Amino acid sequence: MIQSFCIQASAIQLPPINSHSSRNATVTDSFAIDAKNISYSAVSRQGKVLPILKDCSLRVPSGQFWMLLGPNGCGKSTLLKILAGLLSPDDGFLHVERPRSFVYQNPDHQVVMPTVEADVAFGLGKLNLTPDEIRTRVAKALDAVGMYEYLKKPVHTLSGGQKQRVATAGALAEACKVLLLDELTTFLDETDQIGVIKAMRNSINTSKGITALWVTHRLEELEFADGAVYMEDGKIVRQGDAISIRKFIEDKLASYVNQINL
Ligand SMILES: Nc1ncnc2c1ncn2[C@@H]1O[C@H](COP(=O)(O)OP(=O)(O)OP(=O)(O)O)[C@@H](O)[C@H]1O
Repeated sequence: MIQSFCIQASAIQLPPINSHSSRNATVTDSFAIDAKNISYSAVSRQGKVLPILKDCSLRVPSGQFWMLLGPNGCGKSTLLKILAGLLSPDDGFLHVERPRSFVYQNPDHQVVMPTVEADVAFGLGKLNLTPDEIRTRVAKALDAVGMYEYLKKPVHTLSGGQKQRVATAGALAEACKVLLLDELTTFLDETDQIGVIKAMRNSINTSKGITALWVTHRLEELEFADGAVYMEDGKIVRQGDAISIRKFIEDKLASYVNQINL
């Protein structure tokens, strides 16, 4: 059953969102992630209030793979943690389909069991499944991320990218509807980066109704996305299909380079 949680129901009007259907996506009216006017502040050790997110609204259609981009420190991880329920916003309205899962940048923080099979099965303990059901789910999830042949392998023998895929398989095995993925490719070499992102794209394509939001700094990864959100200084500046967001960011970078070359 899809569950949702509302932090504060409100009748706030959403700003128009520049969202188009894309090559891999179907047009949909339903949003797995729907956030309106989210604000979040932290408090410094000196007791000063530090606004981090300012009036952020975004929508991600169900069944799509979206990316969240922006300069260092603009608030991407904070927003992702709010969508995952790891932080509570100060204000706004939030709907995220459940179950949802947050996958961390460093796979060593969440790949905890000695073998691949045991690790993917780890989160299933709470679901009251038979051993056969667990085996089937683990096999299907590992297959979706291209890691089935590693089923019996010790986790410590895997590369960083393979561990990321195992961590993602854990979320898929739990039948998560929404995956929130925080810079999974940051510490990976090029082969592992491509492997992880292709595995994610494949999981979205082959699953029914999984939605993913992927934080990244790499513009080239937009090639795999249906849509994207661009942030600056705690605000959402633009959102829409991946091609137009890539062009928007490239134009911004070009204009910046022109300015410093003057
Ligand atoms: N608990 C906190 N206390 C003080 N400042 C914080 C706290 N959490 C986040 N910040 C600040 O808020 C801003 C946004 O942080 P966040 O990690 O969300 O940015 P980001 O876009 O994910 O950055 P990066 O791309 O470098 O990972 C940063 O300036 C960060 O230092």
